[in-house]
Amino acid sequence: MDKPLYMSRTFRYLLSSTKLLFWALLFLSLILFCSLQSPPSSRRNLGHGPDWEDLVIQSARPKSRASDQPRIVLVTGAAGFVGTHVAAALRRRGDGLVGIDNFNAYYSPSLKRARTQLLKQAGVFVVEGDINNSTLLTKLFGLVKFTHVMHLAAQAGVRYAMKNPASYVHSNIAGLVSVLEVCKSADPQPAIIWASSSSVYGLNTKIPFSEKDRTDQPSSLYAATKKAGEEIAHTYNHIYGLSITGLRFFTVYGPWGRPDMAYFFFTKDILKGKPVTIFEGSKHATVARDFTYIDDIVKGCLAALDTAKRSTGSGGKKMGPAQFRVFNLGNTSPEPVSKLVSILEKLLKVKAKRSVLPMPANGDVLYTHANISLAQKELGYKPKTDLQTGLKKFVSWYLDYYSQQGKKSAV
Ligand SMILES: O=C(O)[C@H]1O[C@H](OP(=O)(O)OP(=O)(O)OC[C@H]2O[C@@H](n3ccc(=O)[nH]c3=O)[C@H](O)[C@@H]2O)[C@H](O)[C@@H](O)[C@@H]1O
Repeated sequence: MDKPLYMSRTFRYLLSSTKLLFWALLFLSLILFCSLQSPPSSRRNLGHGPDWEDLVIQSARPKSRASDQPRIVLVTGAAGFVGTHVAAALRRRGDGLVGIDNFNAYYSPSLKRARTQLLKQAGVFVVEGDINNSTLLTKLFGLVKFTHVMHLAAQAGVRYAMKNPASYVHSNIAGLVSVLEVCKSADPQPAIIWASSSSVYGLNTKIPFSEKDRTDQPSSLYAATKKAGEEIAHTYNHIYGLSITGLRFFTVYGPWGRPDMAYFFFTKDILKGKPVTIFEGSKHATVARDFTYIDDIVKGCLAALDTAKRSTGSGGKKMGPAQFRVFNLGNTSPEPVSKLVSILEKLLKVKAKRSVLPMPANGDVLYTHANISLAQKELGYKPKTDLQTGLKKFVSWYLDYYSQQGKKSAV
């Protein structure tokens, strides 16, 4: 009787150690799995060493500004289209700045890397990380006393919101709150300038769109998240004394632009001989946009930054009322999408294969047109570039950029 008892003890012992080993392995593989699932950017950005800190501090150092109040700006979405242009312009005039971008794959990350390369050459460091990573943001604010935040990181695009609604909530709502939370607690608090959108005017038919018009009829989730952002910004201004300026951009285009936008992929498709779809409204109504050239937008962004008053709070406490502004940054000259295609045909010297279709229920609106008198008055904003001139610059950049890419991939 002893033997079986002995055997069963050994067996139980073996069983329990096997179980232990099994659970330990399971636990370890879970840890490994979780760490592989977290985005590479946040992994790399935890535990930044002294070299990384030096790069941040160096980039934040103002260069040549003859001012006793130098501007030190955190630019979110710095590898994005507007972000890169704004960051480059800030650096050109000598401001100190640090960029942050998560390099997500909404569109070609290699285009984002190429933009960042330009910034690197200009001495701007772009941190790879997500604005939702509050540890990283707190670390940056610990290293640098930012006077301003130019918050341009966002999930853009109207139609993609039907495919990936969560990404809009993640970037445009949670991400915005994450940025505002860090700003509110910073001491001193920076002034914030951020990208809203013309899409907040939604289904309005009164044109041109004025900042005083209603913005409670968004036609896409994208627009709804931007509108929510405006309300969230108001709360942080009201409770914490953050100085906040929202800029409603109107269909921004130009060199280094976004491949998800119509002018960009129309160019690609025309060159490839593929058909382009031009939407029209009911009863053949023309679809038009107040296309705004990137250089004009950059001037508007810098003017908004230069006229921003200081936040009034300190370390999370409001000391008095703070500035709260919203401006339209458009071109005030809407053009039909069909005209956009005609201009591209001439510039590319290729006839487009047009297919005109009723606009699907995809969140797009029929028409946008900015009233810019407020921005004109308060920011001195004066757009100068018409669609023909702006597209010419875009096409020249496009042909150059993709011929270089072609040469590289042929090597
Ligand atoms: O101004 C804005 O608020 C918005 O401008 C653009 O949105 P959108 O004006 O829709 O720009 P595109 O996606 O480039 O579309 C331009 C026009 O082309 C039309 N379109 C688009 C795609 C297509 O296949 N055919 C077509 O006719 C659209 O309906 C729209 O009228 C940006 O993508 C948004 O991120 C931005 O916030």
